[in-house]
Amino acid sequence: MTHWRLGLGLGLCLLASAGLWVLWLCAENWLPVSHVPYYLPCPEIFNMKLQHKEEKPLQPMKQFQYPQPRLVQHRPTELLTLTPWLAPIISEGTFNPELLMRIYQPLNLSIGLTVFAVGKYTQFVQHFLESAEKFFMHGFQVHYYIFTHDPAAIPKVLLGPHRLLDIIPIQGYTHWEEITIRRMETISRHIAKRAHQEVDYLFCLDVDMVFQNLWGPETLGDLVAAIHPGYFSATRQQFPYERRQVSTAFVAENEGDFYYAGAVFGGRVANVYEFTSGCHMAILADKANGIMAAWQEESHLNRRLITHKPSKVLSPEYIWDATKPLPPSLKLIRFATLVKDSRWLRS
Ligand SMILES: CC(=O)N[C@H]1[C@@H](OP(=O)(O)OP(=O)(O)OC[C@H]2O[C@@H](n3ccc(=O)[nH]c3=O)[C@H](O)[C@@H]2O)O[C@H](CO)[C@H](O)[C@@H]1O
Ligand SMILES: [Mn+2]
Repeated sequence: MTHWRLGLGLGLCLLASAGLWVLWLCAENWLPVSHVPYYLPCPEIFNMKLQHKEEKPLQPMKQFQYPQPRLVQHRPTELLTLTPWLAPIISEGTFNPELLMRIYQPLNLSIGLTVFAVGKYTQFVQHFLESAEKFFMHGFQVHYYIFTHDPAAIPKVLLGPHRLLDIIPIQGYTHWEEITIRRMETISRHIAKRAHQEVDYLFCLDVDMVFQNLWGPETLGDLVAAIHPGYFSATRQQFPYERRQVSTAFVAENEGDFYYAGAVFGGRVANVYEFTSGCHMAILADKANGIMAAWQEESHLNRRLITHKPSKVLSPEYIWDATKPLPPSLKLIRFATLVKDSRWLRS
């Protein structure tokens, strides 16, 4: 009797384990996961501190002749997307804005923006700020720095969350050339004094402008310059560089990549510091010789960008001239000049 029960028990056990085995085989085929053998990683790997070779910063480029890069090359609807030194040229369609947001937003970056409003140019501030609130760097911390001789003339504009504004009093000058050219000095001093601790990136823009479309993290880079809307199809010989050899902004006929606008530049705050200080030194040297470059700080900016290439170039979408019709190569305008009466404004 007991043998019979033992046999029955063993039989049931065998049946049950065979059933379980069949079930396991089926389940293994259904489950989408594969089984990697379990192993313990070696803890030394996580404790290793590598002594990398020190990073070597790029040196100013020495004189070297090469063909001029052309923004519009083969077809009038096609823009160059990479410079010959491999910096991306940003225009609509070259980037995915959602992807860039996913990459840059978690970094919690603070983006600075400098503008100058001296004399009658204070009248542009309201429109400039309202459009910046609508289009400039959504989803980031933004710190506006407005430099003016007359803080009381700066209108109050309602700012979104995580957006700050500082009005910084500066000396006003009677000559407009002096006002524009002094910007390099003022920005470099301002970065040294406080902006280097307050922002990660800094853009330096003209105030007589308006944002018309989104300007986002696609513009972030070490050193960023924008192609001037007036000269993107001109030859380098036609660029309005400073051509007098006595000036530190002198550019020879066979030099130059793009003609960049003085109204838009930026980058990592440390790079903008180096850039603006370098331009300021060159401006001081000219001043000592009694020279004002053809297009003031724009001439010095262009001179420096030949030897210190920008790491990112913005297409004229980022600095368009409101008086010009939109060419077939541009799909949209993000930032444009306002039509203005320069003679009256500067009087
Ligand atoms: C589109 C573009 O690339 N513009 C550049 C161009 O002419 P613009 O005609 O655009 O120069 P501008 O009169 O706008 O002056 C440049 C900026 O300096 C400030 N400002 C000027 C005069 C004044 O009385 N008060 C005042 O606040 C203001 O922020 C203005 O936006 O050449 C200038 C040369 O100096 C600058 O390089 C500009 O950036
Ligand atoms: Mn301007």
